[in-house]
Amino acid sequence: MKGFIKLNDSTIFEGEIISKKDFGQGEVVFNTSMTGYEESITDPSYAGEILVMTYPLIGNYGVNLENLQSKRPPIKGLIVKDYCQFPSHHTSQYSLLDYLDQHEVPILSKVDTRALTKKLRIEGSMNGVITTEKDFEVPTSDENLLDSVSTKEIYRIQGNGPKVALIDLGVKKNIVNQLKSEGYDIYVFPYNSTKNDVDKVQPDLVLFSNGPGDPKKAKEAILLAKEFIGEKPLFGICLGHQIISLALGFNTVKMKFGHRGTNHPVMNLLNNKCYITSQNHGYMVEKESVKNKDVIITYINLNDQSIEGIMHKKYPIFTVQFHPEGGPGVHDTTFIFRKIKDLINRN
Ligand SMILES: NC(=O)CC[C@H](N)C(=O)O
Repeated sequence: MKGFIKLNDSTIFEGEIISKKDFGQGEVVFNTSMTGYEESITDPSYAGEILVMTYPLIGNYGVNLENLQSKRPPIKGLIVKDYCQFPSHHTSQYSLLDYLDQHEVPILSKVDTRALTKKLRIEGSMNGVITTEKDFEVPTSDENLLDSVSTKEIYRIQGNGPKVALIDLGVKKNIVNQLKSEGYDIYVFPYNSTKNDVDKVQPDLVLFSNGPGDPKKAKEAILLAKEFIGEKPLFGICLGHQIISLALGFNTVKMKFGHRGTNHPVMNLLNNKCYITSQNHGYMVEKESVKNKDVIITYINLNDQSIEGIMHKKYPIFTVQFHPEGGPGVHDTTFIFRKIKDLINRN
C-alpha cells in the first residue's frame, strides 16, 4: 500500500507501507548503523520515535529474540530503503516484518532514506507521521515515556559482587547482562522510586540507566540523583548521565539531529585513548554549564567535541553519554562496567 512519511514542516517522502499497521507518529530520527536493527528497534530509549535506518538493506538476517534489548519494540515506526523479504540466518526466529506486525509497529519501505536523512541533518530532527493520507496533520504527543518503558516492580538479579541499585528508566538488556557478567548483585527499581525505597537495599552504587525523551522531564529521577549526591557512588549511562548532570546543577540541551549509530569516536581526555562507541541520544549536557564546576570532562566526542562523560572531583560520581554495553555495536568500552568498582572502593 502506498504510504508517506510527512514531517511537521509538511515535507512528504513517499514509500510503501508493508506492515499491517499503517499509522505511526513520533520524532523522526536516523541511525547510521550498518547492522544491529534488532537491538535498535527494541532499545527503550527510542520510545516515541520513528526510526530511519540509513543502511539501505534492512531485515536480511531476520529477528532472534535473544538479541532484543527489551520485551517489545518501543518505536512508533520504522523507515527503510529496501526491506529484505527473504531473511536468512541460522538463528533467525521471525522475519522483521512478522515481529513488528506482532507488536503493531508500522514499516514504511522504499523511502529515499538518503534524502530524508539529509533533510534531518540540515534542518534537525522533527516530528512526523507515517500515514496513508497525504494531508494528515502531524500531531504532537505528550506521553509519559518513562512510565511506558520502566519496570513496574522492584526485582533482584542476585550476584556475589557489590550491590547495585539500578534505576530503570528503560534499561537495555545488554546493560543488565554486562552487570551480571561482572557479578554485581542487582536490584532494579522503577523510574519514580524514592530515596527511601532505594535505601532499603543499602546499595553500594546507584546506577541511572539509559532511557527515552527529554531528560528534564525525568523529574523524579533528577530528585533521586540529587538526594544521593555525596551519599552513594553514582554512575549514569546516557539518559542517566544527563539526569545526574541536571542533579549537579548543569544544563542539558537538544541536539540538532543527535548521535545514533555504532561508530561514534570518543576520546578519554585523561589518557588520550580513543574508542569507537555505540550511541543513541538526541540531548546532551551543555558544555558551558559545566565550566569551572566541581567536575572534569572525561570523554569527548571527536566528531563534534560534545561531552561524552564526566567525573566529579569530590564525590564518587562518574557518567557516560555513550553506551558502554554496545548492543548494537562495538564493545570497546565494556571495561567501564569493571571500572565502576573503583567508584565503590573510592567511597
Ligand atoms: N539512550 C539514551 O539514554 C537517550 C537519552 C535521551 N533520551 C536522549 O535522547 O538524549
